[in-house]
Amino acid sequence: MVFPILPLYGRDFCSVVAAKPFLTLADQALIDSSVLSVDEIKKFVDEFGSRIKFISVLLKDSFAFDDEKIVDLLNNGISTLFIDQQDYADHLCQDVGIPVERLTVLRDSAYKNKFSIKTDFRLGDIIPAEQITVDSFSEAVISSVKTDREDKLYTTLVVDTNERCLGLVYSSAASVKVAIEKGAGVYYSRSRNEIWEKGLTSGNTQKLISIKLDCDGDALKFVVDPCGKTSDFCHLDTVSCFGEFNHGLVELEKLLKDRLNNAPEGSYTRRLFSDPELLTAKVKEEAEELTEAKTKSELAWEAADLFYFAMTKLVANGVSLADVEQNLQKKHLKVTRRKGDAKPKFMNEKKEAEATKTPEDQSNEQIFLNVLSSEDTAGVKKALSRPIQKTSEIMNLVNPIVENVKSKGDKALIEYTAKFDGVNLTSPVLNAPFPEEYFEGLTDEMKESLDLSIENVRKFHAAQMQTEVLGVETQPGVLCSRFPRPIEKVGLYIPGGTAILPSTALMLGVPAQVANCKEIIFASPPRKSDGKVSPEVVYVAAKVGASKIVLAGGAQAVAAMAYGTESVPKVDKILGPGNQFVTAAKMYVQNDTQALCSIDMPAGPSEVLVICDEQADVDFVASDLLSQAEHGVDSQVILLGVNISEEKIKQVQNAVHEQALKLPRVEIVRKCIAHSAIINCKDHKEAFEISNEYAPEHLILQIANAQDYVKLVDNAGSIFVGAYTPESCGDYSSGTNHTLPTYGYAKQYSGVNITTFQKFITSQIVTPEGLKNIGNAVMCVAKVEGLDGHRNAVKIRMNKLGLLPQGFE
Ligand SMILES: NC(=O)c1ccc[n+]([C@@H]2O[C@H](COP(=O)([O-])OP(=O)(O)OC[C@H]3O[C@@H](n4cnc5c(N)ncnc54)[C@H](O)[C@@H]3O)[C@@H](O)[C@H]2O)c1
Ligand SMILES: N[C@H](CO)Cc1c[nH]c[nH+]1
Ligand SMILES: [Zn+2]
Repeated sequence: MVFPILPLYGRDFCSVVAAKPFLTLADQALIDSSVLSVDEIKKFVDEFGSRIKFISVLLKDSFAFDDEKIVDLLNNGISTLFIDQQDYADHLCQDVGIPVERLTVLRDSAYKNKFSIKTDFRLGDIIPAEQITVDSFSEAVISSVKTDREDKLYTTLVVDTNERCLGLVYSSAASVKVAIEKGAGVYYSRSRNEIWEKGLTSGNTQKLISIKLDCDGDALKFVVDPCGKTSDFCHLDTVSCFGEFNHGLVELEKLLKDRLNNAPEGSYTRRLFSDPELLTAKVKEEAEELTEAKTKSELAWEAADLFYFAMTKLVANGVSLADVEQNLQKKHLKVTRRKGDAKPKFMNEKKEAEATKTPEDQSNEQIFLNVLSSEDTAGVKKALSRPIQKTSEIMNLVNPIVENVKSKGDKALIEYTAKFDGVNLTSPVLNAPFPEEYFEGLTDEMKESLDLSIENVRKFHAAQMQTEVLGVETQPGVLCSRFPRPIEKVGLYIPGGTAILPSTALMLGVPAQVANCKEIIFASPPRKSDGKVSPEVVYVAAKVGASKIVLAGGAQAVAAMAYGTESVPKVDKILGPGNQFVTAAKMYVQNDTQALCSIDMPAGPSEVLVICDEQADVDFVASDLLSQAEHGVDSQVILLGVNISEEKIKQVQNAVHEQALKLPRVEIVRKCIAHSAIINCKDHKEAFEISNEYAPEHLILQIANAQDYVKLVDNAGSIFVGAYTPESCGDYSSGTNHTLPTYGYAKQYSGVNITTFQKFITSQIVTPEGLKNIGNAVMCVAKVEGLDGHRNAVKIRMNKLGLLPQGFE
């Protein structure tokens, strides 16, 4: 409950408060905008903002101030606006952008307030300040608080101005009135059976700052400022009845205030107080160290140092923690925010530091994963959001490319290849049999490795072929069957922007060949150096019987295969991973009925999620994270620890750093790691819940008895089980397919498999016996749908078979 009286202040507010200081005990004020200007209202805030926390403005009509002035008030310490008309409140909320909780609107004879504590101010609760007396003020408190004690005393919690509990006492109706009258900590002593003014004999008096009522009005809270000889509240000479306060910023402030006057000559604190230059230098030094801290403990350590020196500077200059908090509160109340840019000086400092870094400095800079706990749900959500460009932005880039290739064919394809890949082609297509010169540089070892990988992928995918027709007799005489047929023409996209990927060529080409697709076309961006594609890709193309290699990448290659050009045949389905341009173009053509072309799935930037426990080998964990981090700057790698120690996290970080520095693609890794994370989870269950929600392309389990946990996986492209199953095996040679759904699409898509290259046809045979069994059902449902033609096709047959009763209509 808020205080039951809301004083309404007019023009002479200063003299009213001077005459009735008890008014500020309500800790709330309403200012009448019909008699005060914005500047006068701001003056009220300056004057009383440190004593009254909730200051509102009453706007009886919408013409009092324009929108700009309203925002100005809310930016300068006004908590809420009391408004009479709902449509004016709607305007301020919807058009001006004022948060709804900052508007207290009149409805059913009460102002409904949602700020701080939800409450209704009835019209009778709002009283002109000059009319309020100690009696009416006290009466309002007493009549709002209840007690079920026999002695009719009210439970009263006493706290200091920092809301720290000093003790529990009791008040009577009379003691409340005296407290209000004197503005002091006055209670009722049960042992002496009389009103008790705290500190009257000991000298430890208290200034009463405000009076609050709890949510259901059965307890009072006195906020007091100890102002006597000592700040002890308890009869045992301790600051509170629960002992001393001996930690926290408030205590640090107290200590520093004491040291300001009493620090011994030669002590460090004395030096700090008497040498402002040293103090300023220390504040700067600690601020910089805080910006450089990375781990939780380093951050806490550096922040504590900075607070210490910052507080010393405040105390040296007579600024209190309360002043800082009041300032914070004022900023918190602002409805328009500053842009938040740093001063150019600091930005330039950073740039200058970057510029003066030697290549050695840069390449040795710590590669560091952001670490967070699973309890930080907002942080986890942010960490798990993939670093992807907005679909609309990427679509704006891709749409014209696709449309141009669609309308201008080879000409556009050649132009885009020159623009994006820096290669000038005369023909965008290489036809099989591929010329010998395209195989140049291929070693025997490479051929053997590709052959081994091709064979394993072939074995695993051939085993997926449905060889028998699936047939089911659903009723006697009703035989339903289903069988696959290969998709006739497939276009396989082999990425080639940042790395050549012959492995992707075989992951797509082999199952296409196993599925017996009639025409297999490859598309891959040509190399800048010689305008060719790598011999390894050509080797795989030849092995899987590809008829053509389109020498183009990105959206233009996808468009060429979807619509066809003078030299590129139109295909029925486009498969394969690629960057965001490739994925966006695939999505585009799939939705264009003119293309009549399907796609496999949105397979974008590679990603991995590793789940590890305390026993996991940190070198293995780091190597798995890095193997996907090196794919591209838009890749993401996530480590979920199952309740792992800080020490383990540190070891993983070190291993990541050390291994990464040795990788040729370290700069790509660095950028990928910047949006990757380590999340420490409570237990296995939570780790798998997070993983299922993320739906990673690759899931690696480096936990004890990993195989037992596979049953907990609901969403993932492919799983790598146990310490000796690196994801690289699946990328190249084990047999599973590496073209997998990314972006979380593992929730609804499977990775490439044999059925990706097939469609399924169903077939049925219904005999006269079968017609007898299902004919009536068909006719009945067709009738309700009003489709008599359907009904008739059955009726005519059943009639000839003599299966219909006489006179059947
Ligand atoms: N999910 C999977 O199964 C899987 C498998 C292998 C690779 N991948 C991913 O495939 C991606 C390959 O990306 P890549 O960039 O190396 O090769 P890519 O072949 O997909 O893209 C290169 C092409 O992008 C086009 N392009 C580049 N910049 C452009 C721009 N500004 N505007 C328009 N087009 C532009 C160019 O035409 C270029 O040929 C990586 O992200 C990798 O992680 C995923
Ligand atoms: N990891 C990638 C799939 O996301 C595939 C790949 C190809 N080469 C190496 N890796
Ligand atoms: Zn990979």
